[in-house]
Amino acid sequence: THSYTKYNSWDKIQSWIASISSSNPNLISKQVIGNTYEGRPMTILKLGKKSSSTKPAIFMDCGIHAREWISPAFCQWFVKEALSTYGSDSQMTSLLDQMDVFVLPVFNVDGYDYTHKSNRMWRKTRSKKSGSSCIGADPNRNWNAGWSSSNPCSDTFCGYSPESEIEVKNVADFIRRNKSIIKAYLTIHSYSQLLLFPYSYTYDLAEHHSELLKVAEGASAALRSLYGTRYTSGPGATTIYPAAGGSDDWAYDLGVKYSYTFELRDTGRYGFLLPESEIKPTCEETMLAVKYIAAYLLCTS
Ligand SMILES: Nc1ncc(C[C@H](C[SeH])C(=O)O)cc1Cl
Ligand SMILES: [Zn+2]
Ligand SMILES: [Zn+2]
Ligand SMILES: [Zn+2]
Repeated sequence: THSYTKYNSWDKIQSWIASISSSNPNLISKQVIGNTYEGRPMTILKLGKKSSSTKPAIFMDCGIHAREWISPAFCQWFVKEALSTYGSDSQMTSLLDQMDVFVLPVFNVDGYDYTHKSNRMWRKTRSKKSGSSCIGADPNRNWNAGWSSSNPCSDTFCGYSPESEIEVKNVADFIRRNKSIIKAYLTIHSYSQLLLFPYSYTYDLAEHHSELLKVAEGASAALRSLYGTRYTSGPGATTIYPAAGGSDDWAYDLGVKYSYTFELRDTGRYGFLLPESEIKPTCEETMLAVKYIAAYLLCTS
């Protein structure tokens, strides 16, 4: 059975999506935005008090990279916390009353399933192209943001063209369709304990650099207040490494101002193999950072 404190298989997550999305019609619904390369459904959960009028929204995806298992664990945790604390937690209640939160629990479903069944360290999609023996592209190098070509056998292969990966195209299409209401884009990764924002594809500072840094530092402080976990905030290029084709840079250039990449626990002791015993503390502290960003949006909108 599904557990919020275990790394659930895709089958368990899929049945969890079906049950959680029909558990509270006033607060949650689901929409399939397309299928993956191997035909698995990409399902977005829409959280928020049902309203006849359109509300501003936050978009959050997890599991772009298959081996970063703490990431989908956090999206599942977020959905559970949202539904269970709505009405009791004032921040969550006002968030869901005034905004919608679109949650994509597992972005790279084929890759996630592959890490459970075959290769725990797989990162990319599982797409195949005639003429190459190498499989998959890095879905965080495949966005049309400073995109340039690279080696198909690399773990960070950027794909044959921007949005060549159907998973990326499905999400990019959804965000484009909803760009007038999406105020923030959060993409959850691991590991390193970083809160990154644009740009990674250039060393140039983003137009809203100072504000993005201020919000990131506030969110990191909120996160640190629970267990003392230390995060570093900054632009991707100088804080982790320069790289093109990332989702946060693409969303920012589309006009989604508050665009952040979270790199969750840890800093290398376990890395991608973070023990299940750390799921709860990692998720609880990350909730504080996400709620900080959401509260900032509500206060400044
Ligand atoms: N725009 C970006 N933002 C964040 C990152 C870091 C993640 C960390 Se796993 C990655 O390498 O894809 C990489 C890029 Cl290209
Ligand atoms: Zn990643
Ligand atoms: Zn990472
Ligand atoms: Zn909690």
